Amino acid sequence: MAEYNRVSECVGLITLRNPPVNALSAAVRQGIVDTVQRALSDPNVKSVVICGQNGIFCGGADIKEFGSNMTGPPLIPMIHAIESANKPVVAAIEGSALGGGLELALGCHYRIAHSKARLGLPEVSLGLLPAAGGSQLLPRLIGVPAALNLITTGRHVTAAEALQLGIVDQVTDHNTVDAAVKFALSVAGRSLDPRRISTHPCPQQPDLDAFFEEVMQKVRQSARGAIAPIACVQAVRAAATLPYAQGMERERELMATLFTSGQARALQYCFFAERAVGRWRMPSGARWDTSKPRPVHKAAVIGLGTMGRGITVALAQTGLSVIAVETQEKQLMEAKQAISAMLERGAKRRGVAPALDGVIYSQNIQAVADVDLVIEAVFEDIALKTKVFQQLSAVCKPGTLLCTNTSALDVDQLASETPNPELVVGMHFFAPAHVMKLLEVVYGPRSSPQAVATAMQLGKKMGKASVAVGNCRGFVGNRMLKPYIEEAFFLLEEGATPELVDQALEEFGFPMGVFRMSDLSGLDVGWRVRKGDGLVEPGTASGRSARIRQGRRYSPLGDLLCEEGRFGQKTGRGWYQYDKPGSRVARSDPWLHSFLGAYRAQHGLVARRIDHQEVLERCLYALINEGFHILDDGIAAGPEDIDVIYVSGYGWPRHRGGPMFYANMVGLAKVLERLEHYQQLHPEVPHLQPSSLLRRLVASGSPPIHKWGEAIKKLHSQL
Ligand SMILES: CCC/C=C/C(=O)SCCNC(=O)CCNC(=O)[C@H](O)C(C)(C)COP(=O)([O-])OP(=O)([O-])OC[C@H]1O[C@@H](n2cnc3c(N)ncnc32)[C@H](O)[C@@H]1OP(=O)([O-])[O-]
Repeated sequence: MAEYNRVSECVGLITLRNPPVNALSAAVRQGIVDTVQRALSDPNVKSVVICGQNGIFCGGADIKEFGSNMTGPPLIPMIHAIESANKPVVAAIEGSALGGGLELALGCHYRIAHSKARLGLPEVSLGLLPAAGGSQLLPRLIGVPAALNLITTGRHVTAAEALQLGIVDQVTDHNTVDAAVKFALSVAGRSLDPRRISTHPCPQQPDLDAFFEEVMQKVRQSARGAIAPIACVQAVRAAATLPYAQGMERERELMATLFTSGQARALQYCFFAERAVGRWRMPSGARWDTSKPRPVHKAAVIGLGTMGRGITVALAQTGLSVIAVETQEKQLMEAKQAISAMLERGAKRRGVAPALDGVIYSQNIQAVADVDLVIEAVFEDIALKTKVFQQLSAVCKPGTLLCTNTSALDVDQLASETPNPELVVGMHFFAPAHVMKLLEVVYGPRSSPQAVATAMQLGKKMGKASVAVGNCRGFVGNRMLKPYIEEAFFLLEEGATPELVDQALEEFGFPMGVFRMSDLSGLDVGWRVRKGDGLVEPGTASGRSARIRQGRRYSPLGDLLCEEGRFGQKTGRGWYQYDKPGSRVARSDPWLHSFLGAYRAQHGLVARRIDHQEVLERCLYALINEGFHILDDGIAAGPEDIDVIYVSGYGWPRHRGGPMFYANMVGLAKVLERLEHYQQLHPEVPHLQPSSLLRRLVASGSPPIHKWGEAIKKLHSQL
């Protein structure tokens, strides 16, 4: 709702009240309509100020209303009524003015912002466009190129940038409402015609057709199949070429297509899923709201390889003091240089001073004696990590949280090497750790809720999408990746090429297909793991039996490439060829195609035609099937956790919502049917055997994804 007061005798002050972000729900819209009417009809009121309670102007339309029958007054006539008012209306912007919130402010005649405020039109990230006039008003106000940048990326700008662009008229460091009231008094009685943005012509853009063609090409490329950015460009083009009323009509048509699209549903699901994972819970019943995190003022990182360096930067950027330990002197000096350079680059980008003094370097593990939390990032070797954990237990003050950045080792086994296993959790970062959004916080059966709460809070401070997951081989992300990669290898054996598989996955929306990704991260990484698992054998054997290991189908293709020294980009050869070692442009490699031919001949395999649909079904449904196993095992608390992991850490296209959301969209019965089909064809592949949870969900009528939690609980209680 909206509250109305008269202040300074002749200013009508309208305050939006809808915690936490004053979203424009039906009640708020009704409140604005009523209070604006009241202010305009009061002869004592000379001007009007609109603000939001609790230091936030408005977070935009109420996203929760989108899935329902929308009632209440519509936004557009409400904004038009404000713009055509005969008394000046000033928006007092504190906190955020986003989406419909900024469109409301654009309908006002003036905008005053607090210096810490953020403004933007982020609808594109929800699969929409700014369809309460934003796509038509912003280009008229700040010009086509700047408006396109904001609308197609959805980025939030600071008050300073908003002032520079001309979105706001004044920025204040003081009380924004007071400043806006003062401003409103000063402009009372002035002509409002020049302040009505909808009446402005759009600033001329030279060579309009060529300009939009180029923009559209760039946007299409970065959108990777998302439709909203394209519609945003089309809407801004309408602003640049049509009179306002016709532009509004075009905006409405484009929005109508987006509003009911699967992509909008997926993106809005991601918005809520990212918030839901913060409300973590453990199978023991421990939860986010009953577990208090310990304060962390000082942290340490052990091991300054690639991961340790990135983690040090991520910690230092949150303002923590960090002890960075590396026992090898040469490594330590190199790490210091690299970390300082990363901190400087990051600080320059954010326009702040680099936190160089926040990091103390040491060769001695004793230096971590008084820290609150340690993140161990030494080489992935259980004996080495065990030794480090034993040393840390002896050195650290009582109560220090011990975290391991392992990506594959058993967190519980490491915990058992310490006298206080309840203080041990995994913090699985993704490379580069200061850039990648995802953090898996891995709890073992003995990790305390307080330890999980502390790691989750630290993750949030570092700006990560932190997801609490149980302890198992590969945790959630890598465990699901394994069947996905194995299916890709099997497809090569059966007749596909790396190019075909990658193209299918990239057209689906992944930034890189599985083979280009493998070349980037290095084929030797998986080779080392498979060797450790006793799967790698000399490549001389032939026939079907040579492709069965430990009772299941196995493809040695990756091992054979490694034996040839083809480790990917770093050696200039992998699944593709590169101009030189370290170069990034993948080119098709005739050697690989003849190698695949010879391999098939050696093993009596006959290549067949494989289409994109089969690539997608086999790779993605195998990955999704593992996701159902993970839910059934209680390793992830819900489908949102899996989806956030995949969208923020594994390149799953956000506009497809994550693997579990995708399965829900495709239809659980269809996913089950295709898995059964492929399982019949490949009985020696256990990961194609449909998970019992998937079968049970289908048998119980395929409930929608937001009801899976209840269904899983019910299905478990029936066992
Ligand atoms: C014709 C239509 C044209 C217009 C279209 C639009 O405007 S589209 C909209 C365009 N606007 C946007 O895209 C802005 C979306 N919002 C944001 O970017 C951020 O929330 C923020 C920057 C406003 C505040 O960040 P922060 O870190 O301080 O807080 P937080 O993020 O943790 O959120 C706190 C709680 O508020 C909830 N909630 C938030 N916004 C909305 C909403 N609009 N609605 C409903 N709920 C919303 C959020 O779910 C969470 O609930 P929970 O989990 O506690 O139950």
